[in-house]
Amino acid sequence: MAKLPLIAGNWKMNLNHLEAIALAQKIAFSLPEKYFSKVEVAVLPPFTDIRSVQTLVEGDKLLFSYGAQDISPHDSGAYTGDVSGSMLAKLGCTYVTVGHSERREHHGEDDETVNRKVRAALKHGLKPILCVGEAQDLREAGEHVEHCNAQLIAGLKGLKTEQVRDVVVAYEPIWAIGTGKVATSADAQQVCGALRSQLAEKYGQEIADEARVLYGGSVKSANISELVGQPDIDGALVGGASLQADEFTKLCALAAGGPLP
Ligand SMILES: O=C(CO)COP(=O)(O)O
Repeated sequence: MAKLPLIAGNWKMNLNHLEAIALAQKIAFSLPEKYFSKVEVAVLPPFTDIRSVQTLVEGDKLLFSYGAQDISPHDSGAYTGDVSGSMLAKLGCTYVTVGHSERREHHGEDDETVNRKVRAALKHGLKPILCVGEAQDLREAGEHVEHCNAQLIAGLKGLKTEQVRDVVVAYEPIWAIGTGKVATSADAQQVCGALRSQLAEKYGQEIADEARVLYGGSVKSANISELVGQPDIDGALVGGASLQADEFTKLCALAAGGPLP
């Protein structure tokens, strides 16, 4: 497929703004410009770091993009602790993760909330990275594909076909997140392929072909090549490995088809 793979580093709740600047600088220093014609790289720092990353990226004309890890479903007002889509857009964010399993689990986000956040992102010109994924018991019961498809459809509910173009889908099996237990490339391909078919069924083949479907869960430089070699895996959402500059740049270079920097 002609579209560029996307490697997005989800920093989760790690790094203060000074550490964020240091990591972003290291990534920029280690990954020469030539790679950016073959891979899109994004970092997703905590809210408190975004302004610092923006200053660095804009000031030094760095070629990676950045975004946030969450967004309020509301536009403005009395929602203590929330951060709105317009605030993120003003900071130059391109992406925002929505429906990550850690938010579903620790903050009780259900499919309806996730859908409202997807819509809030699109309304403000941000590209939502809509995360879906099953827990171990659902996989063992053989219900993983059905579960992920249902989360996808619920997350996209009410969107116009044109809006779906700006959505990135990320398959993140919960049992593979932070566990070192990566899905086999065949397992990841099975679900990513099913998600793409679901998009084709609902929104048409063109949208489905254009959409980026990522895999996330214990992605490292050792497994990225095989994962992005699958027909329906267009990149990765990377947690732990995105916090180590050397490992992350190696991973990005491999997703670009090499050579290593
Ligand atoms: O949750 C993830 C990315 O959003 C995956 O995390 P790990 O890469 O640490 O398993």
